[in-house]
Amino acid sequence: MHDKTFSLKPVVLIVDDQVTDLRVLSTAVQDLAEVYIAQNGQQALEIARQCRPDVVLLDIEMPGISGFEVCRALKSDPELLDAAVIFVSAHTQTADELLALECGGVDFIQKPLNVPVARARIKAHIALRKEAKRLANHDALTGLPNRILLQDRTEQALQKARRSHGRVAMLLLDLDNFKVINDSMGHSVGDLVLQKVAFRLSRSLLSEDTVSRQGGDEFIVLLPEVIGFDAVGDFAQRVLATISSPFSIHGNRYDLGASIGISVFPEDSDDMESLYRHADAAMYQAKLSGRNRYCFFSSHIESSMRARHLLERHMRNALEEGVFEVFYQAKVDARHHRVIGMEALIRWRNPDGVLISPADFIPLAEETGLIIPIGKYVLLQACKDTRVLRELGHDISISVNISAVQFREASFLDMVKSILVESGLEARFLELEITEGVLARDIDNARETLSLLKTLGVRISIDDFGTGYSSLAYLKRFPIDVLKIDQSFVRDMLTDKSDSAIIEAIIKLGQALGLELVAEGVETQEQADTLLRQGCQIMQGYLYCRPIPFSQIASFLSSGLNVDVAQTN
Ligand SMILES: Nc1nc2c(ncn2[C@@H]2O[C@@H]3COP(=O)(O)O[C@H]4[C@@H](O)[C@H](n5cnc6c(=O)[nH]c(N)nc65)O[C@@H]4COP(=O)(O)O[C@H]3[C@H]2O)c(=O)[nH]1
Repeated sequence: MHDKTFSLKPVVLIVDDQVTDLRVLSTAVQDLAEVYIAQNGQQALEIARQCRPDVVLLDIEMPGISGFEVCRALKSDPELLDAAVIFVSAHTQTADELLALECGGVDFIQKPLNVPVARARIKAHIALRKEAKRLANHDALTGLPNRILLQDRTEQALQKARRSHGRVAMLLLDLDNFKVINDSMGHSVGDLVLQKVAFRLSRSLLSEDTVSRQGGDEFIVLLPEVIGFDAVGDFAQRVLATISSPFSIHGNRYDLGASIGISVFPEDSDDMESLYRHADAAMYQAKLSGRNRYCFFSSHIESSMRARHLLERHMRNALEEGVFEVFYQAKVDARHHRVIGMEALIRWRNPDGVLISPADFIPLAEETGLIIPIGKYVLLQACKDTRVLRELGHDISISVNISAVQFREASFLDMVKSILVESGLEARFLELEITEGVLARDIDNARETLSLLKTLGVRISIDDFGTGYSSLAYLKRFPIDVLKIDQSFVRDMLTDKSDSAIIEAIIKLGQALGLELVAEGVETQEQADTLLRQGCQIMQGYLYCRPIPFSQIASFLSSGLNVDVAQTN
């Protein structure tokens, strides 16, 4: 097929049965466009389907089909309707001009022609059409080709490769930590990041390659003339290096990574749709394998996708069958060697009795929305269990993880209220753990929800503090009670100077703002002693207690901190 959709030079089709008129018009526009000629309506429609004109100069009176009918036929063809039709006629009646406009014409030029004026008007229409095409085929934010243009180029590349037994590669690139920047620094910074990424990607390409933005932080690179897989791999590696060198925006440094999935025609895909689908599957595999890497599509990826779907189905069944469990990990006041609360941690026991870690299913639960019913189940169970323990005389509170997806749900607040009523737990004994990302996104709504929770009496803690793009302003602007120092800092605090410095800074910040501090992942007495010396008194970690089921927590609480639960989980 002769496809002119995205040819660089504009295309003008001149339709006239008078040879002299054809000659005058084509001389007038020959330097502005690629010119095609038809001498009657039937011929005009045939040529238009071939050359896909940007502008049609159309006579009205012709043998056979009239110019008006040609115009209507053009406007009813989805491939041709965008062409700007300019009637060129000796007709002088207003009715003719009106009819020309009614059937889709954009202008009316009188014969005999005033050549300079006609040329200027045609030129203006060519420019308008060019701009309309640019807008329709490019992403407004980055100026890169969009999905429509990429699709066209991919189809052309595949046709060429089929003819020449060549190869085409599609690389789907997804930025690894863009969401965190966008959420925490705002969309204007996010937009600048995307523009800079687009610029760097464009710079890495050869002239025949295309990079396109699909929306969000997803880009696609099309390599239409691939020699070998190695070359594609090298290219992907170069792209990763380009993206991972730091970005500077308004004087701040941002570090990004990317995950790239690669599919290749004809080895693993035979059309545009499967190229995209397989590149997407490979990209997902790259994310799972640790991010900031590339992966080729393979049957292994397909099977792991199937496993994902299976996991989702099992998760739904688990929810229906009530096989999720809530475990509890003690929060300890290390100075007084006393348990002051617990964190609820979900557990999923598979039919063989093996516990599946939340890290393996919570992300998928968030993606699929299953986190809403799962989160509700955990909150209700945790509140009920805590009430029972309090009635047994244990003066403890409960912390429950709240996913960003749950927090944003319109019914979240009502859900918390009704669970407090149903469980009979006083609100002041409930603490909700949210991550920094929750606060960064949709600040006004987040602040309102948190304020309403505070009015209820519920406490708010920031989980994994220091691991996101923390804006310290949040701490002042949101009604927060607790900062949880992430376990990644605690793990190496005794050997890694920067981890130790970060902990010190978080503790000072928390103290200055009057926030309670909790250190997570405390595994050794030395870590506990150091944290205590630095000013953090409340701790959670294997040193004191592993997460344990409700059936064990009461005896654990009764016996102080002397029960050995190290083997439980
Ligand atoms: N290495 C080490 N690890 C320790 C130590 N002390 C506690 N941990 C583990 O650290 C995790 C702390 O929870 P998190 O940061 O909120 O991280 C949680 C939380 O983000 C999420 N999660 C767990 N339960 C829920 C839930 O009910 N709802 C939601 N939305 N997320 C949950 O899954 C994550 C992982 O949970 P778990 O596998 O239970 O892992 C828990 C806990 O078992 C220690 O001394 N050393």
